[in-house]
Amino acid sequence: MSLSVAVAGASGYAGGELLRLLAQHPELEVRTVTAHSNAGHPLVAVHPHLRSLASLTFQETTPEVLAGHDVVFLALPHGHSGGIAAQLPESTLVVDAGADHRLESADDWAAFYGTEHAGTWPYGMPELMLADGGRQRRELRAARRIAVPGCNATAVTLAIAPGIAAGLVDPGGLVSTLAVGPSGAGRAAKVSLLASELLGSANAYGVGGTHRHLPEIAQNLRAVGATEVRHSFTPMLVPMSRGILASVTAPLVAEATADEVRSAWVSAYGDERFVQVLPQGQYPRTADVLGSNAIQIGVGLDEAAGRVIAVAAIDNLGKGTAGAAIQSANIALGFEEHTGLSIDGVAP
Ligand SMILES: NC(=O)C1=CN([C@@H]2O[C@H](COP(=O)(O)OP(=O)(O)OC[C@H]3O[C@@H](n4cnc5c(N)ncnc54)[C@H](OP(=O)(O)O)[C@@H]3O)[C@@H](O)[C@H]2O)C=CC1
Ligand SMILES: CC(=O)N[C@@H](CCC(=O)OP(=O)(O)O)C(=O)O
Repeated sequence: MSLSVAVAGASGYAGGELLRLLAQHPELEVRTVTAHSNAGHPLVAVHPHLRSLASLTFQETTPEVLAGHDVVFLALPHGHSGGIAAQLPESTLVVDAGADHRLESADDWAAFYGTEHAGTWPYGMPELMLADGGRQRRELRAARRIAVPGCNATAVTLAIAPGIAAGLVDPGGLVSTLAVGPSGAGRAAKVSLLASELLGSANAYGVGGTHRHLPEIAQNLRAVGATEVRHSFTPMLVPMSRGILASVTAPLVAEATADEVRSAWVSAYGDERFVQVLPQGQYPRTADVLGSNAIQIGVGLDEAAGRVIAVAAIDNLGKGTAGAAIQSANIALGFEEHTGLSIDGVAP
């Protein structure tokens, strides 16, 4: 028998992608969907692409509505998960796509989010290699609370972690530049996200150490073994609906050829189904990972600059949110980790 699932914030982009993936999951059945301004409306009024869930109507987002399910996915604006999660039974698996429970440091939370810290949950990045040789997935087995990583944080962390774990690059000299699609900013109307503003243009945002994924990435890289992380991080909004292309470069601090550098990434991710290290000289395209739970990584060496370059592509709504949420839930529930998830994209 399938486990019963509720999705809160189901009228948003992250919630919608969760629903699309859950509709195909053989062990999980969506019984309840909640929203805010869309409460009372039929699900297909907001998500006309999800006809298999046409019998559902958005309800109010309250602990009472969400209680009584085996699994609750939260896809709410930052700051809204903590209060609701605290009122759900400890036996319920709660998977939070928002940022509320990602950071270990309350000071970092205060500095970048400006509200009270809700606490820290096991971090849902199964493939992250830990400094003691383990993987982050061990923290997820039988967990009943999971914090899903930020999408930019996923792309940057998984792109450069193998080089740090292998001692090949200096995490004190990281430079990341990202091309990101506007769906990462959510569905709520904002002038800067109108098609008339976006099409034919690109702009940087969150520049100069201000982006809230910086402490999350630093926390991840310290878990991998970095002692000092200095990171210049610049995301750029580009006119593609979804997808993130992250270029992460760092100084090479060991004697290594391009082949040896790439070998470190291959051995770090050798058995990981959702992480694909591309052949030497190849770099990923966002189109090839859209709709999938894959991250593709191309690794190279800029000998003249003395820097390693890792370029990663993900679907921000796939491996960047909803796919990652389901992958971690599968681990916590004891299902095959890839249940209901694909590595195939939908290019072109
Ligand atoms: N989009 C992405 O790529 C990623 C998103 N996330 C995270 O997932 C979460 C959801 O993001 P996203 O789907 O993009 O956002 P959206 O703006 O698209 O959706 C937000 C959802 O929350 C509901 N909501 C809004 N205000 C309230 C409120 N006051 N109380 C309860 N519910 C409310 C909305 O309901 P209604 O529409 O009915 O008003 C909607 O269902 C965020 O925390 C985000 O950071 C994480 C990684 C990537
Ligand atoms: C285009 C755009 O604004 N993207 C968002 C992606 C954030 C995200 O998806 O992660 P969170 O869950 O941490 O919000 C950003 O860069 O802030």
